[in-house]
Amino acid sequence: MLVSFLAICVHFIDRQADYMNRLDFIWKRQLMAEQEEASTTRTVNKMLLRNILPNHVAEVYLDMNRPHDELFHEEYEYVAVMFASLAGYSLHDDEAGAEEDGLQDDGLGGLKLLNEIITDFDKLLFDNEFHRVEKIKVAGYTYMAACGLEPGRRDSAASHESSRSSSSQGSVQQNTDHTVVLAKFATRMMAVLKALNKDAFQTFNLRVGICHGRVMAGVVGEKKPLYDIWGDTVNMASRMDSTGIPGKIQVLEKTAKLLESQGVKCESRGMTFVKGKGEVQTYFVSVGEDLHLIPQEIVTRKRKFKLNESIDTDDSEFEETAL
Ligand SMILES: Nc1ncnc2c1ncn2[C@@H]1O[C@H](COP(=O)(O)OP(=O)(O)OP(=O)(O)O)[C@@H](O)[C@H]1O
Repeated sequence: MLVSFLAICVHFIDRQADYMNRLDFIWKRQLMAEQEEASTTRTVNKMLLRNILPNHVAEVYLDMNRPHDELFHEEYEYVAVMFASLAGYSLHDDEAGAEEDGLQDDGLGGLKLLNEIITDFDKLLFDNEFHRVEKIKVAGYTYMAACGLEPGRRDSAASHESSRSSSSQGSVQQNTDHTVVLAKFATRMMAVLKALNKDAFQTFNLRVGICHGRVMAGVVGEKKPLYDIWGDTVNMASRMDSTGIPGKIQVLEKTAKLLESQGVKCESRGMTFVKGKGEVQTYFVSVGEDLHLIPQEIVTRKRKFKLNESIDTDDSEFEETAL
């Protein structure tokens, strides 16, 4: 009797242990699946955030310990800002408007084409040469981008983000060619549009305005947060675009001087009325037929000593570097 009872008890304990082991196994599997799902969600969130926000800003937003009501902002002393508008382009959903645009299609065809153009512009951002260029947004038919929005830059004023990473500030190299990089980016956009025009039998043109200087950057909004930049530099870049000429990159005198000092040729446009400034001298960045920036000519006078030792200064040479 006792033996049977003990046997039943042992069997029961054995079954119980077996049950607990199975349960443990199921729970562990469930936990692993949940952990995997959480990791995938985090990766997707990271990818989405990195698509919406610049990398350094996305990192701040992915920090779980960050207070949710904290305003993210940065101040930069030197950022180059570009507004590039598709001149003569507008989407109409009526036939008359579409014909007016030269788009022998309904609004959808125009939208597809606009998407193609913007996507091709976006692809340029993956080019190593333009890794510092940040697309800010597309507003209507205008592509807005900036160069120089780098955390920890030495010339950046204290900001929420950069103050956190102040320890790394000393090791960050300061770039001074943001305006040149952005002007190059604009010429590549022109080249992309030229190729697209050829394929799609269109005649779109890019009207570009660039300005450089101080900007305030920040993220606004809880839903669909937007990283944007503000300030006089941004307003002026927009006005250089709106008062510009299709196929040209217009800049203020201070930006032309900066570009020239860094080897990029600019030509005077003459006086242009710019809201907030009045009549000001503006310049066009010189772009060649091949849609590359024309280098500033560095005249190296070839001093030719003639027999009578007079100096012939007429024979000058131009040094050119590819831009
Ligand atoms: N962050 C930004 N994103 C997009 N556009 C901007 C931004 N900041 C300024 N702008 C543009 O810069 C231009 C000049 O700014 P301003 O604040 O003077 O507005 P405005 O008086 O309406 O100027 P305008 O009459 O030239 O459009 C505006 O067209 C504005 O849309």
